[in-house]
Amino acid sequence: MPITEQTFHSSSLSDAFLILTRLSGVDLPVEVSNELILKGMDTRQLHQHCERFGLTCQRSLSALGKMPEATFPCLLQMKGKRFVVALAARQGEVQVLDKESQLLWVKESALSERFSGVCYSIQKAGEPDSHSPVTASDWLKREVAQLWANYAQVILATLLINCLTLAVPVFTHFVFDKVLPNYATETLLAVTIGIGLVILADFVLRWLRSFYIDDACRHITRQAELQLIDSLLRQEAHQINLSPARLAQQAQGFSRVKEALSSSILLTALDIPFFILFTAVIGVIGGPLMWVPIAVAAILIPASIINYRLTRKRSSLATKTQTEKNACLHELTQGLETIRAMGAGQSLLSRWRILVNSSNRHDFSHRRVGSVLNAFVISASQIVVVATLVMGVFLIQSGVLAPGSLFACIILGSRAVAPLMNLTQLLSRINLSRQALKQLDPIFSNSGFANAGTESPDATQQRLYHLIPDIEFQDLSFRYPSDNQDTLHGINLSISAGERVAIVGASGSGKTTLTRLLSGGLIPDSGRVSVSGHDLTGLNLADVRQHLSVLQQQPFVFSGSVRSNLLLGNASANSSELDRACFITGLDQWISRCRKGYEHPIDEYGSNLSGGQKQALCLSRTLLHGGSLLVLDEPTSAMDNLSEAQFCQRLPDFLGEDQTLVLVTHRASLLQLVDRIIVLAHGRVVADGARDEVLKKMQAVRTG
Ligand SMILES: Nc1ncnc2c1ncn2[C@@H]1O[C@H](COP(=O)(O)OP(=O)(O)OP(=O)(O)O)[C@@H](O)[C@H]1O
Repeated sequence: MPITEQTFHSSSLSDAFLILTRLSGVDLPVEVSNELILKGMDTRQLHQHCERFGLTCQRSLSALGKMPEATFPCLLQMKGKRFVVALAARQGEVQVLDKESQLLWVKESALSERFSGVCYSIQKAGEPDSHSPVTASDWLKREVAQLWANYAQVILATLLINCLTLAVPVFTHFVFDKVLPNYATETLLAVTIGIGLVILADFVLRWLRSFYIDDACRHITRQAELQLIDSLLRQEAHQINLSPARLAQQAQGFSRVKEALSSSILLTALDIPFFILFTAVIGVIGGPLMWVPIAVAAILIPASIINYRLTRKRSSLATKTQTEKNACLHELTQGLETIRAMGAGQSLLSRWRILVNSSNRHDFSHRRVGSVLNAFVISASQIVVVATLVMGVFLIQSGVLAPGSLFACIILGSRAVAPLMNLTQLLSRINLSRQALKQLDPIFSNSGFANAGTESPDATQQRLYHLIPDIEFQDLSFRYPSDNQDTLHGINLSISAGERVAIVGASGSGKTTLTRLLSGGLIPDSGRVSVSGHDLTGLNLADVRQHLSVLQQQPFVFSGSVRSNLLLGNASANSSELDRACFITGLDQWISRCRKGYEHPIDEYGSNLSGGQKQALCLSRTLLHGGSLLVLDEPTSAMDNLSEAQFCQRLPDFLGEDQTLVLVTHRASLLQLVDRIIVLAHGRVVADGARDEVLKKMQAVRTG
């Protein structure tokens, strides 16, 4: 039967979106569903709605058969602006819905005839749950628990491998004591085939065991790396208290955890209990020879524990100094030009030297403690062989032991103490992993798990689907944790929807801080910030940011292309919207000179752009985001006079009637864009009124 529209169901974007959200278990408010059904939506609104409801929306271009598993569930855009909800794919088939919303597998070839090649992958954005862990170790325990099947197989394989290990000493014992005295070559052939099969089984089990461990480790590492970034993205600026260098160090910490979970270490840990098995077998075969491995273990185990305790504190100091070194290195690479220009190379070098000396001191003192034990550990296996041999000779002389049994006991003794020899290493790796996990706790505990003040939707946070861009600051005070006095005191201001307001004042008067409080990046110590009549602290910030476009004072450009930077806040902007935003800021003139236009490549931190270009790019990006509340912090500080004049001329046409503009500036020329000026001094509002009146007052203060 040919697959037609009757078998798989295509619908408008809004209908497909509603179906997909229902299937994903996202409850949309009735009024939103009704509005979507009545008004429909375009792909740009799709991104906005997804963000609102805690979903991620990723647009991609791909042939049907080449979509990775992670793409599903998704909306497939068909020709003629129809959409199909696709839930999964398997060999040559895609799972879609029919008209009755029943699941159905259809051939890719049937869909691909009408598939436009564009697909929107829609997924829940790492939703927090009430059982979520609040520390990195809790998180790790949960992940490991989820992989219990892998670890159960590893334990079973370890049990079998250790039992099979007994076969070689038994074989040795048999050959020496039974085959050799009688020259029984036929028997030798039979037992050799038997031991060959045992060795083969041992090989397969070991290989399977490594496979299961590596598989679990790969899963945990992947989750850990995703979790790290997800946790960071969920945090508000006021919650992040990390320097980039420290963060990089902590991210590296995951590699220690990975190491601890990887084959060598885990297998050592699993092999330790089999010391008892091997020693017991020695007891059966060689009687008193079992005391040799027991004596070695009686020295090795306490010594390893003492070494672990001694090195624990030292290694934490070593990690701390390493973090400081990384921070210094990061600053040095970022500020290399300034260091050269200031001729400050020598002073930086001496700072670096102090750090290197201190790091070496901690590092080597912690190694020195372990080196004595490591030397003993290496001697331990030799001690076992020599002591067993010497004792064995006496036992053979007294007729209680056969030579074959002695050889078997030597092999078993070495095997019994082998995992104990790695005990020091195991404990030190566990220690490093614990430290790494502890360092990650601030990220995990403040992340979306805890949820307060985060970007992801939370039942306690009020959703805001429509925002009237009016703002109110009531008795607002704020102090940075590192400061000893308030940056802002008793601010009372209200800005109505559609107002154009400038905030001016001397450097350090608190203008930027006020805008950061407005965007939810900082939380007031007292008083409140209200947007659209709601206290900002009770609102879901992701909702607020749908309507809030903020240009930061320090423009930040990401590596990629001009287009990828512009689309950062509005992934579905079309080319005329791009052109318009770039025209307002004057970026269009530079883009027209670039051979690749919007695809012009951008290096890390935008290092291949001029200061003015970076600013214009960030400004265009902010305008393109399209919020009804526009906050621009020094939007033209790096622009030339002509570009600034053009921007002032073009911006009013761009702004909607109800769009509120809050402009932070030192430039008098920008004040033509506003009707009202608020003057801050030392964190207080000292003047607030119509532009011309405030300017007159300021002039009078200056001249008078
Ligand atoms: N992250 C921070 N931690 C501690 N103090 C800070 C921080 N950011 C700013 N400050 C302090 O807060 C005060 C106000 O800074 P803010 O950036 O708001 O001033 P501003 O009026 O925007 O200055 P400018 O016009 O120079 O940009 C300053 O004294 C500054 O030193």
